[in-house]
Amino acid sequence: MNILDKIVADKRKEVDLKKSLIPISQLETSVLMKRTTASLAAALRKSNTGIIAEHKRRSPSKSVINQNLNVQDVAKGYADAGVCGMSVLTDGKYFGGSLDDLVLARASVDIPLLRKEFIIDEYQIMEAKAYGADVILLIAAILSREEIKTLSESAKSLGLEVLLEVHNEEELQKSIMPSLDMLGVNNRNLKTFEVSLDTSKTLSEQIPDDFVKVSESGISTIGAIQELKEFGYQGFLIGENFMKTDDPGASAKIFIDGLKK
Ligand SMILES: O=C(O)c1ccccc1NCC(=O)[C@H](O)[C@H](O)COP(=O)(O)O
Repeated sequence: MNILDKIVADKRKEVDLKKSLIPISQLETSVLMKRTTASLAAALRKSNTGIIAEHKRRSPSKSVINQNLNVQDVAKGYADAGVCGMSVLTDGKYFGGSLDDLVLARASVDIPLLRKEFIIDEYQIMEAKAYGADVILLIAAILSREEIKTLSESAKSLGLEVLLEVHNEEELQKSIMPSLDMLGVNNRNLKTFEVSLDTSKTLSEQIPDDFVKVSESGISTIGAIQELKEFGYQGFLIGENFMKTDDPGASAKIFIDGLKK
């Protein structure tokens, strides 16, 4: 079984357990359910830099990245640096994240927050809203077209935006539909962990202009962003490059200032 299949198998068990412990009716009572969400797509469209900075303690490909930071400090640092949005990994077993991280980030900043999760069930979308997200991620590699439609429409009905992630042409072709806001190309093959920015470059022209294009993973230089912009990308999801430092917010600021020059 590859790592993605393992993550999804574990996620199914986790979601079933959570549903039995915290019913949807309880999630609906969260004060955060009533709030107006912020638009990441709009922030990316009007930005010249387009950085979405991620909170990522560890990962299957890199093991430990940084376990010593306070998520609230990281969120404030990213917001002060001028990022367009923050991605918060909420998977515990493989990434060391949690829904508490999302709530704490929400309490600290007003910038758009992406719940970075392996979403397979509408319950997780309700959780995303109840714990403070503005955007959810859907991964085409683990969902059928029908599931993408149901989950994205459910997110939209709650006022959440949808970032749909693909890694190849087949995933892209099966996924395109009006209930998506942003199309992300993951430069990391989630089955082999190989990273190549060529994935974003190759798929770019097949992404319809109605969607904001986001390039994800393996981005660590200003040069890479300048190149990806030429292929029409307006969003750039960066995790490890910031999180491996002692002060991710300061690293993001130096990076963004460099992009403005
Ligand atoms: O990062 C991993 O090892 C990974 C493994 C399996 C599934 C997903 C994985 N990462 C999620 C992401 O997409 C990245 O955290 C995100 O794009 C940032 O990537 P990076 O800048 O390379 O940290």
